[in-house]
Amino acid sequence: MRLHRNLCFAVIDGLTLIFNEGQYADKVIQQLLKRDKRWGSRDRGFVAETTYDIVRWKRLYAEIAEVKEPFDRDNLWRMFAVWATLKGIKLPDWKYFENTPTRKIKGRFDELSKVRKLRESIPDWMDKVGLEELGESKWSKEIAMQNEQADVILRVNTLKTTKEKLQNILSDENNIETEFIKGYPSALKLLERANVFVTDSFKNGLFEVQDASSQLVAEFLDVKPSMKVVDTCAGAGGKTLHIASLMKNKGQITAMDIYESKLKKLKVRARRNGVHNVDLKVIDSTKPIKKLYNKADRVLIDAPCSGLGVLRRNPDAKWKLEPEFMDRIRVTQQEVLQQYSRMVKPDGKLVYATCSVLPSENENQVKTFLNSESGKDFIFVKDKKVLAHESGFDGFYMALLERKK
Ligand SMILES: C[S@@+](CC[C@H](N)C(=O)[O-])C[C@H]1O[C@@H](n2cnc3c(N)ncnc32)[C@H](O)[C@@H]1O
Repeated sequence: MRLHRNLCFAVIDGLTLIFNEGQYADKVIQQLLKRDKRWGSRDRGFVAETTYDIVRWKRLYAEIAEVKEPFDRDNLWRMFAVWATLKGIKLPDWKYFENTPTRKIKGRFDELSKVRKLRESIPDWMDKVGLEELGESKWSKEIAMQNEQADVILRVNTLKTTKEKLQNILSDENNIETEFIKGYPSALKLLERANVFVTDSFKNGLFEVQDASSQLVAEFLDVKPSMKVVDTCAGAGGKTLHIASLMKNKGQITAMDIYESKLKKLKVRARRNGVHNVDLKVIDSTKPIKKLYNKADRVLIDAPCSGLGVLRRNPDAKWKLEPEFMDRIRVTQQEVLQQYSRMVKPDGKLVYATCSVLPSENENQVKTFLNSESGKDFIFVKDKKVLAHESGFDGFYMALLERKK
């Protein structure tokens, strides 16, 4: 691979914004990719993947390069040189790479890789929490997998097409080849990365991009077309849209969130997907919740969480997450379980889900709930713990509870 100066500059600019100004990596990369209209898909891929890689490996690369935060541009070029050297890419004779100690970089990599928190490039506290909660063997494998690049998975919108038809359309119109995934009825996996958002199929709402594990959640809720369903933490609606397609656009879904901006995105996506059985409700007081007490056949609580199951997609979360946030989010998780479970009607069902792999956010929350006053009306039906290193997809948790008659 040959390094191109303007692409490398874009990466360094992006890293400055992410590391020094605390901006979100996905937003920064979106902006970077708009910089030069002449960039082809390989150029864009280089900018996005290299930026994500250096974000992912920040701690390890900074240790190898012997630089400390806040990073100046020279520091970032040194980290870039570490990335290139470890990838076996020949460094051009630009001034930024003068005197790069190639052999020393490889030696330090071997040495530092003996320590998990350096090898996997994570903060000390995260390594401690993962070890305490999952144990040595599972945590080591899980965090290693969380550092791999995730596959691109589509969820077919069965309101508009079938998996077979979409597979053919993507292949014929866009040269995008996909395969089915056993056990995931609506999923198509891309054989090679591609920008699927520019296809007509996406613009016409034939699919959404959604990880395979995330696709299990709506299925777990066991919805039927005539039901009244409340999606309490709907965000931009990844799971709401899936629920709507499983309900064949019938019945009624109330999608709620504390952020109106997220529900606005859901509105746009629902229109594209041809979904018209969803009402949007901002949670700006306890009123909209209380109004729905004992009304819903199904309630989904896709709770806010650490996101420790989806680090492959959000590597900068490693550096943004803090132990204090973890403590706060566990409190919120129990609160939403206590409050939102009251919307389930007798005989109705509740799914509590997170994209975390930590028992303290998952099964322990469910146990605490079931042992509490509000939980005594519910029985535990089943749960599913999805680890990325076992499934090959995102880490997720989902529990199905049923309210007694
Ligand atoms: C895991 S995300 C939801 C993802 C979404 N369900 C999807 O499938 O795309 C959690 C959501 O909970 C929302 N949230 C945070 N605190 C909340 C609360 N107290 N009540 C309701 N929603 C909340 C966040 O704004 C966020 O959108």
